[in-house]
Amino acid sequence: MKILKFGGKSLANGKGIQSVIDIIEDKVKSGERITVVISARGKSTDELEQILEVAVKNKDYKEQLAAFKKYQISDFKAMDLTEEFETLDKLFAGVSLIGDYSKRIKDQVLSQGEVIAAKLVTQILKEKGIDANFTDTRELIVTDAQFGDAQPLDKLSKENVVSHFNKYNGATVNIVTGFIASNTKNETTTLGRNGSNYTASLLANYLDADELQSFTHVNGIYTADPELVTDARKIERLSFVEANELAYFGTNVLHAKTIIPLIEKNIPLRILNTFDHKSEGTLITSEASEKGIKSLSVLENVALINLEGRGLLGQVGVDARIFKALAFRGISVSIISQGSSERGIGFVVGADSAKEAKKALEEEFEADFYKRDVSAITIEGNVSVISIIGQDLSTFHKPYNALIKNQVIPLLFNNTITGKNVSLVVRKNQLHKALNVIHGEVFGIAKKINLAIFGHGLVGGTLIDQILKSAKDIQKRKKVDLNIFAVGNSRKVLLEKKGVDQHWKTAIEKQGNSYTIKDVIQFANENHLENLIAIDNTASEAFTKNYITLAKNGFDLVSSNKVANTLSFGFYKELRNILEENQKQYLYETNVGAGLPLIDTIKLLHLSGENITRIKGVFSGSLSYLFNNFSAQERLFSEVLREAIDLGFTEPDPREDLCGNDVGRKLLILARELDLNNEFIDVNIDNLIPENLRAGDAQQFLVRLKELDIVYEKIKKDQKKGHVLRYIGDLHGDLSKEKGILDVKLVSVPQESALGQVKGSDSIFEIYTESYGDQPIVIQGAGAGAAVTARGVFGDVLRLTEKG
Ligand SMILES: NC(=O)C1=CN([C@@H]2O[C@H](COP(=O)(O)OP(=O)(O)OC[C@H]3O[C@@H](n4cnc5c(N)ncnc54)[C@H](OP(=O)(O)O)[C@@H]3O)[C@@H](O)[C@H]2O)C=CC1
Ligand SMILES: N[C@@H](CC=O)C(=O)O
Repeated sequence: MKILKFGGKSLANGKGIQSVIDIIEDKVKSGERITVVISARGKSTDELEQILEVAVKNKDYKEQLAAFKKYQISDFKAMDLTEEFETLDKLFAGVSLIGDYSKRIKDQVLSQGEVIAAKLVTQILKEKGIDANFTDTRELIVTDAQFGDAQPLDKLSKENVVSHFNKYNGATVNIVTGFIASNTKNETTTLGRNGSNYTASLLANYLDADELQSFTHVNGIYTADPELVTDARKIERLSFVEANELAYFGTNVLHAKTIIPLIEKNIPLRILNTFDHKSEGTLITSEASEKGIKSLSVLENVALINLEGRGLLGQVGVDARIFKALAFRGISVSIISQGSSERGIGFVVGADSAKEAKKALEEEFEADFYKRDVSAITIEGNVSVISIIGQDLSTFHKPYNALIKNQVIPLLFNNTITGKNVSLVVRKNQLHKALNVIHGEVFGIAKKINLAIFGHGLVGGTLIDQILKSAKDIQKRKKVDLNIFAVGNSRKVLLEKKGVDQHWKTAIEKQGNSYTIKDVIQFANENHLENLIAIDNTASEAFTKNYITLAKNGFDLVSSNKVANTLSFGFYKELRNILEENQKQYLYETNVGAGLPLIDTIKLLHLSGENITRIKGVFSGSLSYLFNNFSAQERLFSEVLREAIDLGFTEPDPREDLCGNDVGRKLLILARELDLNNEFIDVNIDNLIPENLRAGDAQQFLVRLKELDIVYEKIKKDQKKGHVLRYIGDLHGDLSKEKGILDVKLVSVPQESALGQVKGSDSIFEIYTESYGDQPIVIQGAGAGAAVTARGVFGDVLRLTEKG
């Protein structure tokens, strides 16, 4: 025999009831022996409770009661529920008249929900020719007289159940009311919330069932609530011990007491989905399953009470007084944390008991208040508890660090010593984000990284395409899920919680909205997005003003834009302080040498104490391309320059390259990496744009490119034989001082020299250090181009995902 139990959500509407009937019909046709336990439909129990509350205040409850009746009958007009409706009419009329009701009356009212549902299912099955038998558990399960949370008297109940099932056996399908019972005086009692599961497990126990199948609206037990964590996955098998932990910590598909009658008889419990009943669900047996973290549970509707008392240090019996005072008022405490200094204690109680708990402690510690031994008793109401079931402290640093990185600071945490559970109290408005962060860390399915990309021109656009193309592979190899939730330009932003797809360009045009950075931050907060990275692929100074706000709001930063690192030294330092305060990172490897690993190398050398004495080379990819080709070929300067622009080597405004600012910036960025305090104004720049072409905007300049030809043809000709032109940066001087010497200039070098040998758009950096002497470390390679730069930015993003 199998016991099937259907929850309220399964029975909420006609579609649900039809699924329930289909499941029962299938089982009967396949010859399975089954018993069916039924909950009240949908939110019927809550509704009956609400009507009671209205009636007891002598307010008009009739409209609500009529709606309740209409809901019960609406899909099943032929059903006769006169008896149940009349019972409710009488009970509510009485409560309204007296202005009071007892728990006994309440149980009578609530029991009608299960009676109605079970009668309904019985009737429909009968109409289908199935031998269904309405079974009222008030005639079978006998309890004590604790109305609202009655305890079954096992011996009597078992006798009744066994005798009933002996009478109605074989092909008869007993349709049993869950939740309700009666005491020894035949008065209706209820088994407490989730009581229908309890009824089902009691029947399974009494009847030695082969399995209890609990049908819900989900496919089983998940690693976390799928409504809160989209990556949550189903757990195939659990042991009763693990299931008990889950139940205790609030996983609401189970109730702790349900499990005990099953453990006693070693009866497996399967959690199934009414609406997808072919799925295997989660099987819970006494066998231990694979080790590891099983699930994240959440307790909501809780409050954190904090008692602070410096004067309590070393006093004996303080905790005993606290818990005695609470126990006296029947207040249960779930999570407790007390530092060794005994200066205070924090603990979690049900939200509805918080005020009473505070009052109880204020009374208990009244004298201590006067003596100033106790300074404050406070309630933190908007909190939730997350329990990581199966987590021990050996790896707890991973989810914990991830929370901190995401600006979720738990208010309190504790662990069980024997079991493997860690519970954290977090603010309610951070619950969603915290769950996703922890889930990504501990289950290792894929840590979600949410990217906001600003600037989608040559570099930004290429980056988006590179990410979209590699995302699946990265998810598989690195367990990192890269989600581009924002793409912005100077006018519009496209915000997409689940990430943009390959049609992002059209989407931003059609669905993008004008924005400020606050809108992007707000969107990330409202959607509880974790592991945030903002990527700046603009060349805009205005955009760099957002860096501090972004860092303060939990974003790490990645930038191909060089501007932020070359603004005033004050800003440079301030940004780094803010990043440190907020534990945020800022990576900008592409600022110098595009995709070449230059900044990292210099950082490491400097950090390791290696004295860098000079950095010299061709810093600009576009100007490298320009002078390499112009020097080697008989072509017009303007023609090669146009080519460099078209190949995407230059800055958005190519004058930034030609005027030397771009190389100047790169030089300054390297100088600052060496802790030099130089400002941009300190860079001595040889401007390549003749004075008469400097006024006006980029467009005006581009139409006059030909005017450069005569100037550069002369410079080329005036060189010594066998020499070529190179535009170089040179950081030198005494680099142990506060400032270095930064020169950006056009030089003529022998063709066979290292600089003279540079080809294409290559950059070359010669790094001179004390240990390496005259032989510099040389880094050479493509110094510009959208693809290599985007790849470099991508590399920074991946580096950040590892740092987390
Ligand atoms: N090309 C290369 O080889 C290398 C480039 N870099 C750097 O990469 C960055 C991007 O260069 P590139 O892709 O060529 O430039 P593009 O001109 O192609 O693209 C710039 C993008 O930035 C957007 N933008 C401009 N101002 C803002 C703003 N205030 N807020 C948001 N978005 C803005 C633009 O939008 P809109 O269209 O609305 O103006 C555009 O989408 C530059 O900083 C450059 O120095 C670094 C290393 C190498
Ligand atoms: N315009 C720059 C691009 C890389 O920073 C260059 O040419 O090097």
